[in-house]
Amino acid sequence: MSKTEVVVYENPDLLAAATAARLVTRLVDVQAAKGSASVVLTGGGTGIAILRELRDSSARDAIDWSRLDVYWGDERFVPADSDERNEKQAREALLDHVPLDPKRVHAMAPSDGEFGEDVDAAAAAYAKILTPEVPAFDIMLLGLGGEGHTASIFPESPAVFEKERSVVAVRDCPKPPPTRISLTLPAIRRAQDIWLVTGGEAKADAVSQALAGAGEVQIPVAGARGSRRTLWLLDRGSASKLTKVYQTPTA
Ligand SMILES: O=C(O)[C@H](O)[C@@H](O)[C@H](O)[C@H](O)COP(=O)(O)O
Repeated sequence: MSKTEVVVYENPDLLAAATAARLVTRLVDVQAAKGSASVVLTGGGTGIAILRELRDSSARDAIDWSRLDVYWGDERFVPADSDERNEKQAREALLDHVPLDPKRVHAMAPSDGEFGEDVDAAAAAYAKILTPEVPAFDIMLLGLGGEGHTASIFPESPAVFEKERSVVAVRDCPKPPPTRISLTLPAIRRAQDIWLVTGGEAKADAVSQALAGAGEVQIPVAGARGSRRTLWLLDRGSASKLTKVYQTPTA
């Protein structure tokens, strides 16, 4: 059974900066151990703030960018140049500023790409990249919503009940834009280390319910458990309803 750990930072800025520092250390350690590494990115304000902090980190090039595989946990099914695209935001925040191997950046299709508006085909194509089996991703970053969604898996949605497929199309998503592509919980649980990164009081209920053992159908983020480690990286706001005292690093 993987370990679940919680670290609480003073504020959202420190959360993003400290998570970026953790990424450098962990990715360097993984690359030292096995020559390459894989990371799954998340959309959302916290996820992108982490990438910006990593771009500006003086230690960032300790990572061998040419031997890093980049995936996404979910994507908004919008045109490639839409500002709502997780990939576009990630490229502006970090990916276009470091020497990645373009063949190792695995983006989910946009709605004006080779599959056009066929989001099911786009989801199936991403699932095909994750074959013969979903990689045991080294690090998966995941944000979460106030009602407990993670990636684009929302409470009591068709996606949360998916047990077979690794990637699904999501329609009528409560968080705009409405059409998305998302890894499913079985695919998410293939990750070795899952880092749940979120700040702000609005997430406190979902965080406390997930850590108190809520079911994944009502609180999907509760089902995001890494095979080796599940690390909750919070700030005082998102941790404000936790009953157990967790270590708060000094600012
Ligand atoms: O594409 C997305 O919107 C994200 O993948 C989504 O799961 C996000 O991570 C959470 O909604 C948290 O977003 P915030 O960090 O902006 O609250």
